[in-house]
Amino acid sequence: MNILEEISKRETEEFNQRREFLNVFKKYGRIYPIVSFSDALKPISIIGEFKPASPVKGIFIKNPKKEIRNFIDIYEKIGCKAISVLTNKRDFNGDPLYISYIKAFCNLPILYKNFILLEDQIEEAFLLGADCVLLIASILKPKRLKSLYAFANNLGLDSLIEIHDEEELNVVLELKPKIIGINNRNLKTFEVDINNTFRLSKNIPGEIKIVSESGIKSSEEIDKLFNCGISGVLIGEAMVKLANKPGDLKLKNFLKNSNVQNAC
Ligand SMILES: O=P(O)(O)OC[C@@H](O)[C@@H](O)c1c[nH]c2ccccc12
Repeated sequence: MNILEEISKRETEEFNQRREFLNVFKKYGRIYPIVSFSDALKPISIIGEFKPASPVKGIFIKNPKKEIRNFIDIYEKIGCKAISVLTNKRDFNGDPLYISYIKAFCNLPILYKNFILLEDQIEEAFLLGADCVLLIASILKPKRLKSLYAFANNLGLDSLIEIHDEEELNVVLELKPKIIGINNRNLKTFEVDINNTFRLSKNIPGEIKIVSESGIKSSEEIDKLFNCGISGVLIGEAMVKLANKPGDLKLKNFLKNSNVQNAC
């Protein structure tokens, strides 16, 4: 089993342990109206990720529950157009409930970031107030990917379908999705290469919005990505680091120095 399969398996176990809460959530239904995630992706939008930890780099945010409000307020202030929330507990120190915390004070569309293998996980995302779910092509057989995509669509949720190579891209193109996420990080080896976005985006038809994910650290990189037709960039670690030091000059310059603002 590779790392990705191990994390996905653990997430399913974790989900099964909290499954009873799904019935409680179902009883109350979804409170918040859906905000379109795909509409927020206008060249070029920054998706700020609330990422308390990573399995490779360890802890980024010591007390995520206490700090979540502060972080999201800063993400909004520096111009993020959407929020991504890690909801996997064991490996990323996330929590599905962070989705509803954020929804209570922030109007930006929210992505439920997790290792989804089951329809019930999508239902949890929907009931907690998420507007989009992540579907990772490399952990799903093409048939499962198709049915989970249809399930999310039926609930009115957008899906960010994540790919890492040509083979996955060919499977995903058959679904004619609204949004494709190109992961610059190989989730099997954790190696990062931003050129993956340049390489794969060439074969994606113009009507599909592209999000470049992982390893993005500078305004120069953001500019380059936007110049090659990318609609959004998803930034985790670098965004957390910027928000951790609000006095840091870098924070102010991060979006200012890039052409992002002109493009919006
Ligand atoms: O922190 P980074 O390098 O900016 O990466 C963010 C995001 O792309 C990454 O967290 C991610 C991409 N795909 C995932 C799937 C599951 C968990 C996490 C991820």
